[in-house]
Amino acid sequence: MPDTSPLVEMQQVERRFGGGKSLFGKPRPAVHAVQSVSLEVQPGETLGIVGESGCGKSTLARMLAGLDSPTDGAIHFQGEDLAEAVRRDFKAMARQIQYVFQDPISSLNPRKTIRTILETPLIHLLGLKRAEREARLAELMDAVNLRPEFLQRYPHEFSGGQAQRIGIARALAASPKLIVLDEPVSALDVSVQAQVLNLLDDLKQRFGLTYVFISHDLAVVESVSDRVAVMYFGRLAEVGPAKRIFAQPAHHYTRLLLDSAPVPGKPVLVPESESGELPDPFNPPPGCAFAARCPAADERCRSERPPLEAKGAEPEHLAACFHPPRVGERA
Ligand SMILES: Nc1ncnc2c1ncn2[C@@H]1O[C@H](COP(=O)(O)OP(=O)(O)OP(=O)(O)O)[C@@H](O)[C@H]1O
Repeated sequence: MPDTSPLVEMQQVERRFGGGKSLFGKPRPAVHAVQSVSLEVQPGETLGIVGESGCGKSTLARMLAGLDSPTDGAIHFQGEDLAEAVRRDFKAMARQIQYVFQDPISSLNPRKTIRTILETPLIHLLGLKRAEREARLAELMDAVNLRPEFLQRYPHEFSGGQAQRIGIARALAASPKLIVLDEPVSALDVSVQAQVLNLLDDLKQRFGLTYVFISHDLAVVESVSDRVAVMYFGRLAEVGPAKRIFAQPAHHYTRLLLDSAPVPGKPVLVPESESGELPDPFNPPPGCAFAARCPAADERCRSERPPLEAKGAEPEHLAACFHPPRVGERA
């Protein structure tokens, strides 16, 4: 029977920053960057995580890649506690999970050649000998469509798109299972974005990869994702199959994102009642965090937090909303 267990399982994951007491014993406020996130990543899928700036996407991404740990809850990778596995053997985990950063040029060390940048994981994570490294370097450059002579150059000699290909090659170097892509095309021109997205898709098929793809750009998330998680103010507002979420959002925040996303020929229009500010992260509201911006909010939404649960006929489509938008309500 095929193994259907998730590659990653997040259970009630929380990440707070700050808190505790100051030197003088005064309580310090805490930011709840990620709260009560339970989510799975299935092998071979692309899970898109979308939301506005500050909603906790990067914090979640860093925890998924083992670069940061939850303050509460747990993340399991292939059934094993990720934070513990990283503590025990960081290199073993880095062979399985890799991270691609948003800003391609500044994520590469300016004083190192591309050869050195790509050789580092081959030496430190895989322990490859010189001849094996040469072969692997050639494979990696070929996989990301870069000429082998580029290995002698420095990061500043590349365009943003080429630099991101190098960032992707570095992530691929140790043949990981999961790649966490944190806004991988946001810093690139639109014409270059499509090339990098096509390359990512090609690599995913060729090497049987699993992606977690973080973005604030809905069009990009729609084009790459099998499933989508929509985050608002550190929590999941909605999770489900990408096609379903984009055709029939079950949370008013997702609907707002879809309606205000720039679509060719459609002006960006965010209704005034919905364009309010994010809540205060030091003092989160007791009910739904989106209530102050939501056209459907009532007293219950302001005082009680809606649970993330199945809405409608699709059991995998979950939303945290007491009054989900009706079918066709998307403008
Ligand atoms: N190291 C930190 N110390 C204190 N607060 C932090 C830290 N990292 C993130 N935060 C706070 O946690 C919240 C979530 O931030 P995060 O960067 O994860 O959001 P994001 O959705 O990725 O935003 P962006 O797209 O702007 O990066 C924000 O309020 C942010 O200020």
